[in-house]
Amino acid sequence: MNSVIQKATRVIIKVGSSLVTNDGRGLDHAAIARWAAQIAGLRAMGKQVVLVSSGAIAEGMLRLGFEQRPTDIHELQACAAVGQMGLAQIYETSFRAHQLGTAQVLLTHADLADRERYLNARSTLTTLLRLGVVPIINENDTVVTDEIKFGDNDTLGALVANLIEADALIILTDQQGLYSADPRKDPAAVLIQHGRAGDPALEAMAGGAGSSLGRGGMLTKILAAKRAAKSGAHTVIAYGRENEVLARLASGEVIGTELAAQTGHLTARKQWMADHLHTAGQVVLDAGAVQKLTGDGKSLLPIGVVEVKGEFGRGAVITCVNAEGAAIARGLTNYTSAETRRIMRKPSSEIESILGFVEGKELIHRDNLVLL
Ligand SMILES: Nc1ncnc2c1ncn2[C@@H]1O[C@H](COP(=O)(O)OP(=O)(O)O)[C@@H](O)[C@H]1O
Ligand SMILES: N[C@@H](CCC(=O)OP(=O)(O)O)C(=O)O
Repeated sequence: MNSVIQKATRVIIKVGSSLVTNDGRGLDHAAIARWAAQIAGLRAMGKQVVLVSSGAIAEGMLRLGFEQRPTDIHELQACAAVGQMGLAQIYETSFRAHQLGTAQVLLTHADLADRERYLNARSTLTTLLRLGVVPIINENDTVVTDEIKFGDNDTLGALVANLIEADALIILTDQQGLYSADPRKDPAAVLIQHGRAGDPALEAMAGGAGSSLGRGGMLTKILAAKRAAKSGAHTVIAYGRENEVLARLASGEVIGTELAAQTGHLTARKQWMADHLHTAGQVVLDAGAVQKLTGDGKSLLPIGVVEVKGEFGRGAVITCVNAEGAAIARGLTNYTSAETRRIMRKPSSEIESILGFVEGKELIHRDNLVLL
């Protein structure tokens, strides 16, 4: 059996606190340089890579002279803000050595729950990937306290996998993978090589965090795999210091624990859209647009819209109906109902002169559209 990473084009790689830090003494520059080299290799193979990296708090603790992890939430936030500078610096330098640019992206869970921010984050990340840049993501610890209490970037990695419909999520940690029990506590524990993402039996095996730096433990990784699978992404949990781990996974070697998603992207997206029974509004399409969507699998452009019904914001799920009123598709709109009324029946080249900005030449991009 070949690793699911071999076939994956778009991959999220998450490196945990316990891995990026030198036992709590700041960041492990040599290890980070090795991952950057491997990611450059993946890029050369044609894969798109997004990195989710922890380590800001650990680096901030070093820079601010904290011997112990502070318990005061605001001190932790201060550590994260200081340490993030170091994290950005080391990634920028390490990737630059391979002629790769990096981008800093700080997100909260709430950002991804908000439809408009979700669409914006998605467009920014896909644009960065198109421009050949490696986005480096972390939690925006300055503006939230819940996430800092749980300190869990596994969930963030899964949310990003959902956001840009990645093919795979690789969670690198300080263990070889998921064991039948916490290997720090049970020496008889055995490595689980394959599993089904979302299998409840896996949750029972996963205990809490092993170190004082990592907070989530194995359970958040198992739950992250379950979440990633909802958009069709497979998850691999592997030891981050394993020699050439990323390169070997990409060449098909099975390393660590592989948790396979049971549904493909399209089914997952259809399911997600189907869950939105109450859509915010409707757009009525002309016959040409109906044909573009149903026959040619194209995006919906404003020119094909003849009427807008209801009020909706950017990022809302709306229904596309034909002239007879039959629902033919559902999708996330790039423009509000008021904006859509102004640009409907118009070529996309006129959007900027009408609205003063362009969120996209499509009203609904085909990646955000499902036919009914
Ligand atoms: N069943 C299990 N298999 C492997 N590790 C487990 C298991 N249950 C608990 N753990 C613990 O989870 C730790 C990894 O989680 P964590 O410390 O949060 O790492 P990270 O910072 O990489 O997210 C391991 O060091 C291990 O002690
Ligand atoms: N965002 C914080 C904490 C994230 C965190 O610890 O997550 P994890 O590596 O999943 O245990 C940081 O960069 O230090």
